[in-house]
Amino acid sequence: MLRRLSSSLHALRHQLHQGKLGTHIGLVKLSSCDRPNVFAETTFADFPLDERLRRGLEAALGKSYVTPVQHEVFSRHLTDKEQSARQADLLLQAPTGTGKTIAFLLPALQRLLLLEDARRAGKSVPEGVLTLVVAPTRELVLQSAKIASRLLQFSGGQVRSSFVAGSFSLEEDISRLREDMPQLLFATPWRLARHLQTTPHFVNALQSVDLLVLDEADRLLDPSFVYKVDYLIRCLPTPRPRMVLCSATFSEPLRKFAIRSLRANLEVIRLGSKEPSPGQANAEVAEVAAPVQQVLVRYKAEEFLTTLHATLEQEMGQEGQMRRVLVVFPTVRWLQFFYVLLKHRAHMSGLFALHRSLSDDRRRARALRFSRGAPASRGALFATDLASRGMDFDVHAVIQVGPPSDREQYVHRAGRTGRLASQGRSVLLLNPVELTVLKELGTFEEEQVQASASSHHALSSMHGWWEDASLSASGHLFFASAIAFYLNESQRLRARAVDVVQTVAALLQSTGLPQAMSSPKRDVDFLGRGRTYLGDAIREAKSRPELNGAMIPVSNQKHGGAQRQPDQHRRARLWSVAFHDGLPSQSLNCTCVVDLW
Ligand SMILES: Nc1ncnc2c1ncn2[C@@H]1O[C@H](COP(=O)(O)OP(=O)(O)OP(=O)(O)O)[C@@H](O)[C@H]1O
Repeated sequence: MLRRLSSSLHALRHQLHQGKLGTHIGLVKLSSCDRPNVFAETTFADFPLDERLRRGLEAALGKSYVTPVQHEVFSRHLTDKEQSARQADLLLQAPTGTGKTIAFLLPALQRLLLLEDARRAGKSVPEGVLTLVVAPTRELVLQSAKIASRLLQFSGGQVRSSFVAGSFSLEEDISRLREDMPQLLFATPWRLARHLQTTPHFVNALQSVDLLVLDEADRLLDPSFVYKVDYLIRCLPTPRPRMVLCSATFSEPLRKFAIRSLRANLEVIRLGSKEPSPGQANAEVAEVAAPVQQVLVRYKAEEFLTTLHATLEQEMGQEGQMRRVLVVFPTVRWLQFFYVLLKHRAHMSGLFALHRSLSDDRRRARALRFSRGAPASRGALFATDLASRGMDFDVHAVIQVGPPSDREQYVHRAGRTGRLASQGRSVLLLNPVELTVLKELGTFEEEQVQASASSHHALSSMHGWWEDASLSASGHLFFASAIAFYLNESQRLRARAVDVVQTVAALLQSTGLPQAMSSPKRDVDFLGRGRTYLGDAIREAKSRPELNGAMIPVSNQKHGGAQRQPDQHRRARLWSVAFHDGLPSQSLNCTCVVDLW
């Protein structure tokens, strides 16, 4: 099955430029990652692994075969066969849940152990952090750091790893680093950049880094992160360290970064991605991992809540069944509103929420509860995209509410289930306004979800939520954030503003809110788009007395200009939506200003 092609720099660069990387020179490609082939034919024992690491692996995974991506990496980087490959940058792509973390970690750990042995034998070895692993979220940083600690548990403390991530204060980071004195550091780009900018001498601790791993590289290199990554690279020693870029999907920004920044002798290992068809020069088709069954459920917006309730019941199974489900929402406000309704009004058991507005302790505890190795339980984690990349959840199904922003996002979300040796279901819920995205996402098995008696009962238990002040406020925020979400996507969805507003009003009606309270009865007036500052939108709204003047600023506290990065300013877009009549309370019977960024 394996097809190895000889590497040639010139041809490879050409392929990178053509966007055809993955089909030609210098890569390893597996034609299939079906269930029977989930492991390669080799075991960890077939590679010259350090005994201390072998024991760590056995304690963590038992005696196991390696996965195909691990086989490819280990046969080049755990043996002495290809010395030159050890110096080359590496681009590593394989489907979600196929063991990429151990694939990039193990050779790095083995090298650190050998270096430490050399130091103990009196040889001169650089001090400080030697390997730096950067990942986009604090959850992922903690997860990878934990795996490294488990693999290193028999190393007698010779190789030490540590982390810096947003969950902790800068002072806590520093005292942890002082205590750990790590050779291996895991970090988010934001926290690392903050230390580099504010912690005296922090940059010195990174002057021995000779391996930089970008985990979830295509996320780290997308426009919202790439300037941080560029800054980090500028703070590392020159010539810059060897780089390993790891991801399940291969995006356009990643391809551009590879062309501009990776070294000439770039090595590429790609498994299980679909070859572009002729005429699709730049098409890199991200593939959902084979064990994931992809299901589409179409629903009417005014039946959203019963559809969600019934889908949850279906995927979580009966009370005694220990099934866990991840539900990904487009916005925090959307998540919060339906989470509270289902948990506190419909008394659905086992629901948890995970999003950026929670305290760090809660974020950690909730991610852990749904992770592999956690005690069996039945429940659902309502999360934003915070949870959609890299997290090694042990969930039976992923329910995606609303359209993913692109195929890559869909693939990563779906990939939280069906990991390695387990089957999983990805259920995409789309209402009519969202259906245009289907052509970008591929083919699905269609299923219909029938609202059960208990879903109707749940709905009736919600009656009157709008009279509860905090739920009413949460409903307003959901409303504003859903409008913002759809308007941001309106070109892609080919949706008119009036369709957007009607859809969101219908989503609200799905909770039992009377139509008279939730539909704008007259025209919806858009004050305009593309404004850079909230102030501009507010000024314009105030200058139009016919709009009654009241507003809902969403995420208002974020608009402290001084705290924002220049590119965030550029990306910030504000829309003002005015309703002349009809929404549930005084404050919505007015103008709502929403932040689209
Ligand atoms: N050789 C192996 N034998 C048994 N289990 C393994 C092996 N390699 C990895 N695993 C387990 O498989 C799961 C998925 O691995 P991992 O999280 O590294 O996937 P990934 O490819 O990085 O996925 P993603 O793209 O979603 O980040 C983990 O629970 C990991 O411990």
